[in-house]
Amino acid sequence: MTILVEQIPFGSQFDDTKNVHSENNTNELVLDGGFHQPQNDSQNSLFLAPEINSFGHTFRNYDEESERQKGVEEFYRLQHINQTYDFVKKMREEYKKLDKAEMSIWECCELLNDVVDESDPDLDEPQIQHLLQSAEAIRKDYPNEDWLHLTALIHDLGKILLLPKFGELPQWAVVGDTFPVGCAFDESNVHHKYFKDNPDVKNSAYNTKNGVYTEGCGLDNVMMSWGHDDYMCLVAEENGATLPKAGLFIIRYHSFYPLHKENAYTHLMNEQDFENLKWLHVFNKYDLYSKSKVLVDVEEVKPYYLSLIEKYFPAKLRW
Ligand SMILES: O[C@H]1[C@H](O)[C@@H](O)[C@H](O)[C@@H](O)[C@H]1O
Ligand SMILES: [Fe+2]
Ligand SMILES: [Fe+2]
Repeated sequence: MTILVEQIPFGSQFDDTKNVHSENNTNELVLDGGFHQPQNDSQNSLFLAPEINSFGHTFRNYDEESERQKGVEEFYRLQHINQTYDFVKKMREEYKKLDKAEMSIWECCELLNDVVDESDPDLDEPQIQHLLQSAEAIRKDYPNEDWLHLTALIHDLGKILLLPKFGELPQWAVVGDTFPVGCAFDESNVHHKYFKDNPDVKNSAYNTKNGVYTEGCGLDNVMMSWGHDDYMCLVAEENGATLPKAGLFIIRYHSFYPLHKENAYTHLMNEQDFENLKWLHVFNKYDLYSKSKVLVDVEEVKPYYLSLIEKYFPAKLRW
């Protein structure tokens, strides 16, 4: 099964993501200085990135005048006002309990059938399609990195926080781009202007460049705005997933566009973060550009993903 990418009038191929990790080294990642550069045409990626999304706009265009965009902007207004240092601390404590449900990874994927993400200008399909579209796209170009396929499959599972059983959190506490709390909000955050009404902006402990952190402290020590990334990473770690560290890093920071797209907040990173960021850059292209109206046949690909889940996760997890 391969992902079908829509008729792409101005299709372009990724040149900077290469399948050079051909051995099946799932737990030991060799990320040295010579990272994944294209060497010749035969290594070109198979996945074609469309230049326009299903709505006829460029991807992540937050300035387009449209009804959909108004909803997205309202989403960011609420998110920027409400994601405070105290709020995140409370959420982390609450969800660390993992007392909401017991279920397998695949059962969780199926729950996402009922979830639509209001922050996303590029996709209004049920989220299970997004999971499979991104996983199938990355599988095409990195056939031997099975951990990367599984990472793509599960990266957005945390969106179950929107469902009643998992607290029915408002959209602003689950989806959208993420950013650190406890230090100044960088201008590269989309719709940055709405942070002006976030109470942390007036708190001198939180409104400086480093805030409560120190330079180079490592992202592990930074509190990110609360949402599906942090939650899913917590679930994976606490349930003893054996995914490589880079997989967990991707899950935890895939919505941190100010960092991986705009290079903001790098002063908080340590050496290990910079290594992991290389994989996040690879992943992001498939996360973003695989969003399309051409749906993946769930039953057809299910056996493959079940085998990966069995390899890296216990049969049942606490959520
Ligand atoms: O709207 C999207 C969506 O919520 C994604 O799942 C998230 O990872 C992105 O960062 C966000 O901008
Ligand atoms: Fe996401
Ligand atoms: Fe995603």
